[in-house]
Amino acid sequence: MFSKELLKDQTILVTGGGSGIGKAIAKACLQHGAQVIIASRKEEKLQTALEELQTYGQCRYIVCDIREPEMISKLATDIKEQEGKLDILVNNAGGQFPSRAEDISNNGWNAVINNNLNGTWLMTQTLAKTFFIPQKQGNVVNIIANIFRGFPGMVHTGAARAGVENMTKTLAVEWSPYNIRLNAVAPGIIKSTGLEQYPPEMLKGLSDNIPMKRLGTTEEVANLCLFLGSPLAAYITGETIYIDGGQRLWGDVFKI
Ligand SMILES: CCCCC/C=C/C(=O)SCCNC(=O)CCNC(=O)[C@H](O)C(C)(C)COP(=O)(O)OP(=O)(O)OC[C@H]1O[C@@H](n2cnc3c(N)ncnc32)[C@H](O)[C@@H]1OP(=O)(O)O
Ligand SMILES: NC(=O)C1=CN([C@@H]2O[C@H](COP(=O)(O)OP(=O)(O)OC[C@H]3O[C@@H](n4cnc5c(N)ncnc54)[C@H](OP(=O)(O)O)[C@@H]3O)[C@@H](O)[C@H]2O)C=CC1
Repeated sequence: MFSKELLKDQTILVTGGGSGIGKAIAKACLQHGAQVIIASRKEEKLQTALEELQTYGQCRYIVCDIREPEMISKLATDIKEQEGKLDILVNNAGGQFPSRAEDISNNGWNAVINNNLNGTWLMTQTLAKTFFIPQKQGNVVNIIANIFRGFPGMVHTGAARAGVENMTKTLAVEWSPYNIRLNAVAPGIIKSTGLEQYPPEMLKGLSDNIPMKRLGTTEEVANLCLFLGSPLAAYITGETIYIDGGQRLWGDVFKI
């Protein structure tokens, strides 16, 4: 539906690009002319994804844990040496576990904050300093979650994602002189590998509580990211776009 050249000559890094939503984003970017780097912790997952993704265009992977500053530094150097530039960063890597708030251990809280807030911050700051600020051009898309009415059943990720949303707004202002745009995408419940982490009883009947009566698809999230990363969204920054079939507005989704 978009021009096949929408992202021609763009270099894009997608964290968590080896599975689910991230893989769909990587595929959509490749199909629209970009060269793509996917990054995450597990090499086997990245290798399997690469075999599929490279049939759509120029793609490679880098093993990187977004919680580890040294690995992020190495990733930035690697991209500088290989691609020489970075145009778009998609901070998609993340995750959490469902738990009643009173049962979350200190380690559990820190693990989720580290993964979703600190990891996203470290990636954004390092890649902006290495590429976007000196280039005076850059684009960041942060995948968060549907936190519109809080995030009952997963308070740790609700807090982390709210932090990322605020960071998105703040940096959109601070870095506007460098021509860097940042936006957030807030998916509702998306039919994706990520849902395998949740017990079946939690997933039962979810669609009934979504106004559009279905889950979203990874391709639908990818299309939104494609739009935000492209010149079609040239005047959009500091925004959060929900893609949730209306779930933020109505219905009890989380059974706690
Ligand atoms: C109704 C459906 C709504 C869907 C909406 C959202 C969907 C999605 O986001 S889908 C994406 C899902 N994908 C993932 O979540 C994958 C990534 N997730 C993770 O990697 C983990 O969740 C993680 C961030 C917590 C992993 O961190 P890590 O540092 O590797 O964790 P550790 O194993 O070292 O554990 C640290 C700490 O956390 C406690 N913990 C981990 N998992 C659970 C769990 N399932 N339940 C309870 N507690 C958990 C763990 O026990 C440790 O704490 P201590 O035991 O106190 O040391
Ligand atoms: N599916 C859904 O309904 C929703 C998903 N989201 C969010 O969208 C994003 C993608 O989710 P989805 O595709 O469904 O789930 P997946 O579990 O398939 O994707 C998560 C990805 O993040 C990577 N990852 C996790 N932690 C790290 C880390 N510390 N460093 C580097 N990579 C990491 C994983 O790869 P590896 O294991 O190799 O590190 C994996 O590829 C996540 O942030 C998720 O929380 C938000 C709302 C709803």
